[in-house]
Amino acid sequence: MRVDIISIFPEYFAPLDVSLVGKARERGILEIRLHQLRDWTHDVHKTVDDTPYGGGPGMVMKPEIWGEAIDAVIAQAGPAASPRMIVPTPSGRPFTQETAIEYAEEPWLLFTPARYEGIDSRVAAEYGSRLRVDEVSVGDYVLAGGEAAVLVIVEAVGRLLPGVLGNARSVADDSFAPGSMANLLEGPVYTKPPTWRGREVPEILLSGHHGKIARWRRDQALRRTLEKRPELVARLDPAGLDKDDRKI
Ligand SMILES: COc1cccc(COC(=O)c2cn[nH]c2)c1
Repeated sequence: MRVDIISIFPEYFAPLDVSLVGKARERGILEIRLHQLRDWTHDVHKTVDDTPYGGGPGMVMKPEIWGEAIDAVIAQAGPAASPRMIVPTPSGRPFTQETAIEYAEEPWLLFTPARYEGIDSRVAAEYGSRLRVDEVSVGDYVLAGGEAAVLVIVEAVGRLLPGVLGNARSVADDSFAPGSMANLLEGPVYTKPPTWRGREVPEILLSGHHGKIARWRRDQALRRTLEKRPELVARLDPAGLDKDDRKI
């Protein structure tokens, strides 16, 4: 997978050199190219923003600069004829595990994180006629810029790419993963020592009864979901809950 990111703060993406995403890059599973938006300005101050038409607070990012930058990046046609363009914004479609799975299938993603009050809306309109342009939100709050959202999306997508997570780890067991974990939060996890500061690990987990353990884990997930995200419980498919029960 090829990922292009255009930003006025390319240094913001240094964290993508470490951990899982860093290893995926070293192994050629993921190729990330960073671009400084200001390289496409033509004035001495390298201006990328201006006052909003219609008045109001803050500044809006100018369409010309973004247009030249995006044109330059998509002209470097890579694994696909054109990339899927992703614009992180509070006014976007919610980014979920389902979206991450969908993006993990894409050969080429182009991220255009905005600063200020956003990018002139004509940019999404201009490219929406040529590319798939997704305006996505990583949460109902406002960041100073889309860069942090890009880090979140790249990590959520990168960990799904084949070979990135150790074989021992199946993404099928993730919270929100489609199938039996859909709309369920993962329950509590434990490791050695069996007793820590007088606190024991739940006995069932040491029992070796895989069917009972699976049921206990699902019940814990249900309990946690009910407590933390009751609105998800309404969406549960009761039939799906027993799907993974191994016959005892
Ligand atoms: C494109 O327009 C804007 C406007 C304002 C801020 C931003 C940065 O993104 C976010 O704040 C965000 C993304 N998901 N949840 C919050 C983009």
